[in-house]
Amino acid sequence: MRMTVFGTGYLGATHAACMAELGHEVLGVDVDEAKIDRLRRGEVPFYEPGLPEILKRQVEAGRVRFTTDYAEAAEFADLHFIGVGTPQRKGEFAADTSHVQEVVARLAPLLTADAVMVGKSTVPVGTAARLQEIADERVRAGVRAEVVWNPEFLREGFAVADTLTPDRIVIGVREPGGPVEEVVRGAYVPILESDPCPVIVTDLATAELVKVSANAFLATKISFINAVSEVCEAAGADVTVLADAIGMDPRIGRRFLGAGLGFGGGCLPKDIRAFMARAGELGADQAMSFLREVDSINMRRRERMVDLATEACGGMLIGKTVAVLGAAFKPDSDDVRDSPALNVAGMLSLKGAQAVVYDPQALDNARALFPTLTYAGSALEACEGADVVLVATEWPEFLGLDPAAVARVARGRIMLDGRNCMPAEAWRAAGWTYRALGRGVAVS
Ligand SMILES: NC(=O)C1=CN([C@@H]2O[C@H](COP(=O)(O)OP(=O)(O)OC[C@H]3O[C@@H](n4cnc5c(N)ncnc54)[C@H](O)[C@@H]3O)[C@@H](O)[C@H]2O)C=CC1
Ligand SMILES: O=C(O)[C@H]1O[C@H](OP(=O)(O)OP(=O)(O)OC[C@H]2O[C@@H](n3ccc(=O)[nH]c3=O)[C@H](O)[C@@H]2O)[C@H](O)[C@@H](O)[C@@H]1O
Repeated sequence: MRMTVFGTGYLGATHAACMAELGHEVLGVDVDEAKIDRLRRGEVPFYEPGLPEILKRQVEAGRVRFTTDYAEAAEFADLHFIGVGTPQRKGEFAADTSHVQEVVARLAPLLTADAVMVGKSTVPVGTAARLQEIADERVRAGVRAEVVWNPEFLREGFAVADTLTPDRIVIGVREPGGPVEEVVRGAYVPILESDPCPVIVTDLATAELVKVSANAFLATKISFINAVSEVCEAAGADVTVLADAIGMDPRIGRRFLGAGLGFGGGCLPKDIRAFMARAGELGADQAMSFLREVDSINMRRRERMVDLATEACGGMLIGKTVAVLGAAFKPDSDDVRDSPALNVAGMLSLKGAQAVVYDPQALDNARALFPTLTYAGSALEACEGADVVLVATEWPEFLGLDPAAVARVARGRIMLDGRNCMPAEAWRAAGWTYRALGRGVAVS
């Protein structure tokens, strides 16, 4: 099949390359010339394991191409995926849907034949219906453009596998069982034939809500364990053992009970805020008000980490050096949007510490966002002269750090584990004081 993908960021570039890998002919479209130039050369403009190989192969095979030209896109295909950004509006909780609106408003009048526009971006419920109105207003006489919602559930770091072998495919469509649904299913036929997964066909509003509900649930699960973590600290208990124990109940499950610095990134934080805002607009503000607490628990963990670092420095950060290991919001990503690691580094720096940050993949993005922090070229370099070593992102290379080697370069012997990921016993055995969020008993 021929298809376009509007937006070539984390979601769109992955979708475009993977659709080509499945055998489709794909045209990726973006307004960012520099990004399109890199993609044309077969370069992924961000870090995503496994994606560079697929992109290069498909660009060379000519199955995926890139453009900034909407007219070319309108002519290329009758199936158009939309994966542009829906960031949080400045100074508000609500999502900014102007980019998805712009895609539909610009594309619709260029269509010369009936087409299907498939939204993949995460949007407030009701957006698809509004986009349908925009499409109806803008198409030429005799042309029909049908808006469908097909939310995306991929995780950064696992984007390729999540796209090629999804848990489920959700299709929100005005007329289930009709020809439009068939067109969208067509894109996924190679997946459904090789490694079938459930396909849930529903209305537009339900499809939009499935996505934000999934992210809200994941955020709630993380904040639940982080709230318990606060009690563990006060009671001298160990949240990691507790999470193992409650996670053995299959109704609860251990995944997403990782206590620590909490969730960040370009999605969970903005999605729970947008969900609250939209519920409020619909008159159901009480229903989602608990998400405000989910958000506050999450932000409190970052402040608690700064308090722990301050305590570790004897109550005063001025003149102290803290090595912050990690800048990405999670490992296997270079994404620093709302990164807990950088937020903590920023707060430490504001309180007078020198925060020296190292990350295996996210340094360029971190520098662009927080130019005034100090950056190091390796974990050991970041630890040189550090009074405290703080692990903020659980990159595998940090887990394997040799405590004796770090001790040779650091000034202090305090390890603060913001992700409950470090081998505590090995660090203690090497003479370090090890402290972690939610592990009162682990304080030595
Ligand atoms: N990053 C992720 O892992 C996932 C993201 N999502 C959702 O997907 C959407 C996109 O997210 P990301 O890819 O992370 O964002 P991103 O910021 O990496 O990419 C968005 C892209 O859209 C482009 N764009 C903006 N306006 C445009 C227009 N009018 N025409 C063409 N391109 C335009 C931007 O230049 C940018 O390259 C968001 O709604 C997000 O919530 C959903 C699931 C996973
Ligand atoms: O809508 C999206 O963009 C995506 O958001 C998340 O994916 P992602 O943001 O890539 O990363 P996650 O693995 O969900 O982690 C999110 C944050 O939660 C934190 N986290 C995760 C798990 C955990 O147990 N504890 C915890 O603090 C991570 O460190 C990270 O900061 C969802 O998992 C995806 O299904 C969804 O498609």
